[in-house]
Amino acid sequence: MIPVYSVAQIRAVEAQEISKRGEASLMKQAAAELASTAATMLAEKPGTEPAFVIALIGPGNNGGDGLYALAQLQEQGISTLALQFGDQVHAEAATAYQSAGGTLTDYSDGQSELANASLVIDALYGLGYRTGSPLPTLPAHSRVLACDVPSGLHPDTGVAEDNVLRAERTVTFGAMKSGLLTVDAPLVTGEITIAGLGFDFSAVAPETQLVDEAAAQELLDEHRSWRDAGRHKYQRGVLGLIAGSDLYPGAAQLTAKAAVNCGVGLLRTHVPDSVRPLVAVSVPESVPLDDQQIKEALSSSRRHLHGKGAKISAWAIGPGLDGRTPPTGAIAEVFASRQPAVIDASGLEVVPTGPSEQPRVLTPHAKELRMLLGRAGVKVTPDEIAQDPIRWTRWAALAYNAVVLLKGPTSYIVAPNGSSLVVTHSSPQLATAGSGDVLTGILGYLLSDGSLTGTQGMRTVPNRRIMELSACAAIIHGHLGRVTAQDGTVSASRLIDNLPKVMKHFGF
Ligand SMILES: NC(=O)C1=CN([C@@H]2O[C@H](COP(=O)(O)OP(=O)(O)OC[C@H]3O[C@@H](n4cnc5c(N)ncnc54)[C@H](O)[C@@H]3O)[C@@H](O)[C@H]2O)[C@@H](O)CC1
Ligand SMILES: Nc1ncnc2c1ncn2[C@@H]1O[C@H](COP(=O)(O)OP(=O)(O)O)[C@@H](O)[C@H]1O
Repeated sequence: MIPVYSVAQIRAVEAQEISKRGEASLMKQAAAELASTAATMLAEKPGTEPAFVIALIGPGNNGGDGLYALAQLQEQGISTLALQFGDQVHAEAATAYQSAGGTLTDYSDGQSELANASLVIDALYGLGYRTGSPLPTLPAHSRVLACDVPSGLHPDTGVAEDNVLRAERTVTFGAMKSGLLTVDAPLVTGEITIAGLGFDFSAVAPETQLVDEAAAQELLDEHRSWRDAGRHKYQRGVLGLIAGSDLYPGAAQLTAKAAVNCGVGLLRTHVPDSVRPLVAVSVPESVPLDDQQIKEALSSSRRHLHGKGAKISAWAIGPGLDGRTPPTGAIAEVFASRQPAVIDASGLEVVPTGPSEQPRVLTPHAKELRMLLGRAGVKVTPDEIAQDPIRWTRWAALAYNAVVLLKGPTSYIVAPNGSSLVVTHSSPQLATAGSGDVLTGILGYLLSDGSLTGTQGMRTVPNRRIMELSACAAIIHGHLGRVTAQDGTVSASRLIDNLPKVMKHFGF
């Protein structure tokens, strides 16, 4: 996992490092990382013309980094140009660049050269960016490498100006900043490289943690054992799916198919009579589950609290339910149980607020989060959620005593105690109807498999593990979106078809 810090935290550590090592030495180190990424980008797409790198130079240290980086590229024999944007420039860095043979000119004089650049380094504004800074417009198709933070993106909030300089890559210094992950950031940073510069964050608690693909793999492997190969289907895990209605018969089938394609030990489906024949045909692997059987399964799990006798190991509740119908007695009992559950879609309209013993994760998108908060008496506007998603997700986590995964281009996973995880490994093509139902199937499966939850029998799954598995589900889902988008447009059905090979990629 990658720790994420606020600008203030990074500034404080930076001040200590400057007092130890001096500002010039830090800037040159940062610049070396920037120059090396620039060289990599040039090598990735060599043009027919010799490489020509232009840096846009702002008034502060961000501009200084850009000038030192250009100096290093110039010394490597790459042709460069520095365009000064504004009336100030970092004096020492400018001298170093000019001594290396580089030309520093005013933006308005050299602007026309931008059309010839093989790469543009955006060293206008970094941590010191204030909303409303003037920003240049680059020629379409410019390849942009951002120094520390794309200019026009607020490094703390992740809110971007309309004319933000969208980057293909960002090299960020010291540590990952919260503003590089939230709100608009994932749409404008491109691939992020962290140049740690040896900063010591050991005494600083991160604001949140970014879960990347490698971290997800480690989390998935945490409790796996060679003994897993000897399990039968019930030991592997049984997922109970409560879903579907006359109104939405498709969603239940999508979630059921997704869970089956993940490789669930056994899927039991509780759907209305009208949906049952559809599920029987489209998901023949699933076994129906009626109200009486739910009660028996819950009673069996209560009796075998620390044993292996439970018939259902986790629940997925909500896809395609008719939210106008209050939950039946059996479903209310599931909510009151201690069995892990993922609750999505219309399940969010009926999940009770207040204290709960159930280890559960709610998976709203922003509109559903607003509805959840409204049910708990908290009024919030869509804008307020967009500006501070972790804060409002935490309110819901507290109100429902649950882990909450807020879906969107970035997924925020927050526990009632305020700890949070962030996932940005995703794909814009996931914004298609039914893709959330697929996520519910994936997460339901992860919660049902004892070798992933790390529980023996039906011992309660701690919130931390629920959070980690939720992050893993978001990563698997995001990866699935990327893989599926590689060879065509994305639909929920196509996501499901690709699930077996993506699960294999994650060691299943
Ligand atoms: N934090 C770190 O770990 C390190 C930071 N370094 C660099 O230092 C940068 C921060 O440097 P600075 O603090 O000088 O800040 P910046 O260089 O990001 O920008 C601040 C400058 O832009 C001007 N500015 C900002 N908003 C404006 C507006 N709305 N209108 C007009 N002018 C505006 C400010 O007046 C100031 O002169 C980082 O982003 C990074 O590139 C590196 O040199 C070394 C390591
Ligand atoms: N622009 C986007 N970029 C990346 N992922 C997205 C984007 N929009 C939505 N998603 C993801 O797609 C899924 C959509 O879920 P949801 O809104 O519940 O869809 P549905 O209800 O139609 O199944 C979520 O996992 C969400 O994180």
